[in-house]
Order: sequence, then C-alpha cells, then structure tokens
Amino acid sequence: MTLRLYDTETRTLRDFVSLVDGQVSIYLCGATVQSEPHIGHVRSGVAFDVLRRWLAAQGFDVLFVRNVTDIDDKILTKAAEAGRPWWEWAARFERAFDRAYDKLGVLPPSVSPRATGHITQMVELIETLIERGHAYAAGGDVYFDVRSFPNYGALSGHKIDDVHQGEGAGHFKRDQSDFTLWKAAKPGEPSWPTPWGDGRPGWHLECSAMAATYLGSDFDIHCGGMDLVFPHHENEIAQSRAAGCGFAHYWLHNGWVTLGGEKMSKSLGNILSIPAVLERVRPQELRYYLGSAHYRSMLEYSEHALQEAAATYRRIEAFIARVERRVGAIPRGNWTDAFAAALNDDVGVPAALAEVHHTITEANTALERGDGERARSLAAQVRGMLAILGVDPLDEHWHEVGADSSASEPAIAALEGLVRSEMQLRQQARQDRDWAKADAIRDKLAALGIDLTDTADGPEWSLRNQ
Ligand SMILES: Nc1ncnc2c1ncn2[C@@H]1O[C@H](COP(=O)(O)OP(=O)(O)OP(=O)(O)O)[C@@H](O)[C@H]1O
Ligand SMILES: [Zn+2]
Repeated sequence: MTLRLYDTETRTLRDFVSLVDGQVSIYLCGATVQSEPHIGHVRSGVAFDVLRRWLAAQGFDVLFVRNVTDIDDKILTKAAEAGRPWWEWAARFERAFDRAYDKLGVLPPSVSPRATGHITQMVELIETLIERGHAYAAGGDVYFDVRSFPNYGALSGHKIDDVHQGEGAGHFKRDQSDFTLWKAAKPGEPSWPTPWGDGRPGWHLECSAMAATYLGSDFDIHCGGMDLVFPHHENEIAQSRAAGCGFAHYWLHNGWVTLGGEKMSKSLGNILSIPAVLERVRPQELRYYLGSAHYRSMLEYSEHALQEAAATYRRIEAFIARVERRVGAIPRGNWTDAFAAALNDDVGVPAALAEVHHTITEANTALERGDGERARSLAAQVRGMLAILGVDPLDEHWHEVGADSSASEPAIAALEGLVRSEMQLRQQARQDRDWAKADAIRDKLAALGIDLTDTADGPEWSLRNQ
C-alpha cells in the first residue's frame, strides 16, 4: 500500500517516493517567537507529527527540522514595548512554544535551528543569488529579482504582475514584485555584517538557508500552514531553485484553526492561548481535538466541540481501563489494514479514527460475550492506532507531563466499590428469587448511566456509551 500525499505544488495526490531509500526528510516552518502560542499555532505541529509518526512506523528514518524565527519586526517591536532585550523576548517565547508542543505530545524535532544562528549560510545563499543574476543589492538592502525566475507563482497560482509581497515598500526595489532578502540595519536594531553592509535577514531567506543546511539541496517534504503558501513558500522556492537547489519535492499545507470564521491570529485578536485552553481540558484531550479533523480542512473552534472531543477521548480511556480491569495489561499492538489505508490516503485521520471506534465496538462485543482474549488483542490494536495519532492513553508521556488520568483514579475506585456492592445486593436478590428487587437495582444503576451485563464470568458494569 502506497502513501499518497496531496502536493500543493502540483495540486494532485501523489504517490510518496522518498529521495533516499528508507529515509524521509521533512522541513516544517516553525513559529515566529513573539508571544504565547495559540491553538492555531500548534495545529501544524500536531498534524505533521502524525505524518512523521506514520512514516516512522513504516520503517523510515525520519529527519524532521522545525525552525525558530527569532529575529523579526514583531519580536523587536514587542520587546521594545515591554522594555526587554529582543533576544530575551525571543528565548522566552521559544520556550513557551516548546512547552506547548511537549505538553501535546508532539515529538521533538531532529533539530530546531534558530534564524540568528544561520546568518553565514544566509549570506552565502545571497552571494550565490547575486552571482547568478537573481538578486541585487541596493541602498544596503538586497532584493530578489522575481522576474528573473520565470516559474515564479507556480506554487500559489499568483501572476507576477499582480504580486504584492505584503512587506514594506523597500525604497530601492526595482520592481514592486521583488522581495527582500536582506534588510539594511536601522539604528538601535540588531544587525550582522555582510558584504552589502550591516543588516538582518528577511524571513523567507531564513527557511531556504536552514532547510539546505540540515536537509541538503533536495529534500522530501516541506510543510506549513496554508497561510504560508504565498508569499513565504513561493519565495522560498524562488530563492532556493534560483540558487540551483531542487528544494522540496512535496508541499503539504494544513488548514487553519478559525474562530468566528477567521484564521485564529494574534493580529485579529481572536486567539485562545494553550495555557488558557489547558485549564479547561487535559493536553491529550486538546491534542485529540486538534488532530481529529483532516489536516487540510479548516477547524472552526467551539467550546462545545472541544468538550465533545474531550468526552469522546475520555470514553476511549475508560474503554482501555475496562479491558485492563477484565483481562489485565494491554500491550501496544499493531494497526488494522483499514487504519493503514486511511492514513495512506493523504493522512486521512477522520477515517482512521472511525476505524479506531469500530475496533472499540468490536472489543466491547467480545467483552460482552466473555471473550477476554479477543477483547485484549483488539484493545492492543486500538492502542497501536492511537499511538500513531499521538494519543495512546497509556503512553508514559501523559504521566511525564502530569496529565495522566491518575487525578480521577480515586473517584473511579470509589465508583467501582459502590457499583460492586450494588451488584452483590442484586446477586443476593436473584439467589433469593426476589426478581423485583434485582430489577430495581439494575434500573436504579441504569438511571445513573451504569449498565450491567451478565457475562460468562459473572456480571460486569460499564458507563453508558463507553
Ligand atoms: N490559526 C491557525 N491555524 C493553523 N495554523 C496556524 C494558525 N496560525 C498560525 N499557524 C501556523 O503556525 C505556524 C507558525 O506561525 P507564525 O509564528 O508565523 O504565526 P502567524 O501566522 O504569524 O500567527 P499570528 O497571525 O497569530 O501571529 C505556521 O506554520 C502558521 O501557518
Ligand atoms: Zn518557512
């Protein structure tokens, strides 16, 4: 079964073939570390973490680069407003992003390079572009000459004549479609020396330089949010290919988390920070929520949908706990064919989750007919599939980040004790042939959402819908 991925550049589903047998190289545009992460920011981290886990599960050695943009107008402005050094501001929010990714169980990247640590490579890249006639220095800035790259616009569908780079006018630009590779230093701002004068890098240049540094001139997959298709990724392609690199062979873009129909973003102010949301649901529940939609669809945030996802996840946890109670420890098993088919179809998580729920239903049926072994092997498959999605309830990670279900364990133990004593009373009533009393106990529990099932091993209880 071949993995197929939707490639933005060709606008088609393409069979995935890696450049090097057994290896996959992925570059994901990371955060501009200017403030606390919101749930939109981490959606790309979660979505492509599933792709990474799935590739690793297929036996690929995955190299995963997620950069940190630690120099940017917004960082400088915010740090200055707060009266703090820009580098401290960037470092503080880099840690906040790392904490958020870690809380949600996003695997750490192979490396997370910072833009400021790769100025040498950026300067080299600019030199190559100037030598090849694709860039020009003017007034201390350096610009990319967009018209020198005939394929410009292929990724986003933009026509050169209509291009607006969405950056400051740039006094020395020869053409309005050109974009900035290097910005001349302004008084009081951080800068680095170059042959064209002191200055700092443009955003697009950073990713081209860092991707090449770690993954080489050609690599497999470039990911990011769909807002990055233009101009960021279009400009990355122009710079890198004009410099002679093949660059990324597949382009994947995740949809937004929206609120009120608009992209959740700091500039609009419609944001929910990760710490704020984690006061309402546990990290694994937030991850389940963010990861349950297809990565390319929009995810309109609602408190109701978040709570529904959290409740669904708790039912999955309760299912695992119930099987453990009945048959003992559950190993982490393999996924089913239907699950593999879903993920191979452009990381089709909704269909993969449907398969998880289908397997849970089958396991519940097995439990009801007293087939503990079958239930255990199905529950092992459920664990295996959830692990690929990064939400295995028994993963040590949740324990490490203090988010396991242990907080509710005393409550579950108390409930178990109470229900067991009611069940004993019912057994006694049945032995005494007091059917009315036995039925009354069953009805009382049913009214509380607790169902009793008579199995070959004796009566069992479960919370409804679990
Ligand atoms: N609402 C969102 N939904 C999905 N992905 C998002 C959302 N906001 C940002 N991203 C993604 O997060 C990553 C880091 O983004 P970046 O730091 O550039 O934030 P941004 O787009 O400037 O957000 P903001 O407008 O809130 O500052 C990018 O891949 C971006 O596409
Ligand atoms: Zn980037």
